[in-house]
Amino acid sequence: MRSQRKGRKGENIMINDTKKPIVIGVAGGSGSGKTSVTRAICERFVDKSILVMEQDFYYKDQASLPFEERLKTNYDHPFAFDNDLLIEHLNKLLEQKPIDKPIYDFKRHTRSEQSVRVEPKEVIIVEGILILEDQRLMDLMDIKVFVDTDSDLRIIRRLLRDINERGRTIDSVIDQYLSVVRPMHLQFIEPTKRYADIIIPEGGENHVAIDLMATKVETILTKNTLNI
Ligand SMILES: Nc1ncnc2c1ncn2[C@@H]1O[C@H](COP(=O)(O)OP(=O)(O)O)[C@@H](O)[C@H]1O
Ligand SMILES: O=c1ccn([C@@H]2O[C@H](COP(=O)(O)O)[C@@H](O)[C@H]2O)c(=O)[nH]1
Repeated sequence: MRSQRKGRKGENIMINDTKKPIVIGVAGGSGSGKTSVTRAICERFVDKSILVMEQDFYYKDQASLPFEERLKTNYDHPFAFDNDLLIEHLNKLLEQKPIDKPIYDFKRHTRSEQSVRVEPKEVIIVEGILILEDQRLMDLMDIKVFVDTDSDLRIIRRLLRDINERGRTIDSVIDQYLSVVRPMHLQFIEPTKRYADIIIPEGGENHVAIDLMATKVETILTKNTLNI
């Protein structure tokens, strides 16, 4: 059986029974709610064919640097990410091949020694602060989402999360925010909003936006088409 879908450049293409995965990009500033939105969408599709690729897991490996040096890295600059590896892995998944996804340790600021075997799925959500900053990544996406949350809410959320989950102190979160996170957000992340097909205000508690995204994913999974 063959059906029709829009290609990445908007053209109509026919597809076979072998389904080519659909790629959804979820971008936004740190603490905007990207992970929460992605999780809320995935929770509607337990046992369905959907997987998440976190750009965070593709920070460059810093195992060769001492911990004190890793603290000095600018994690909000595009150079911090190993996008080459992320793109290689996405292309493999699009070719229906499995990958060994790296695991990132935010407490140690480097990749863990372990990786996790990930099988290809029908829907791939790529989530991260700078995924719309790299044209090669954007070219792989069928739908681009930007989670747009005011900076006061983002810093409050990040403070709580980084202290509770990422082993940070109040002082370290505030220092990092003022010296790096805020300026990099304004320079590199905020400008990518213009590339989004959909802008979701406030993130994880925006149930209307999550319902709409979930409906879209449902359509993709049942009809294998981007058109509702
Ligand atoms: N709407 C919300 N209201 C309150 N807290 C939220 C909301 N959305 C997310 N959070 C919390 O804020 C923190 C950052 O959210 P997260 O989804 O991890 O953002 P991101 O992935 O964009 O950094 C998490 O601890 C999360 O539980
Ligand atoms: O070793 C690291 C790696 C990253 N960060 C910070 O994490 C955020 C991105 O993660 P979100 O889940 O989108 O908040 C980024 O702003 C980096 O500053 C880090 O502190 N240490």
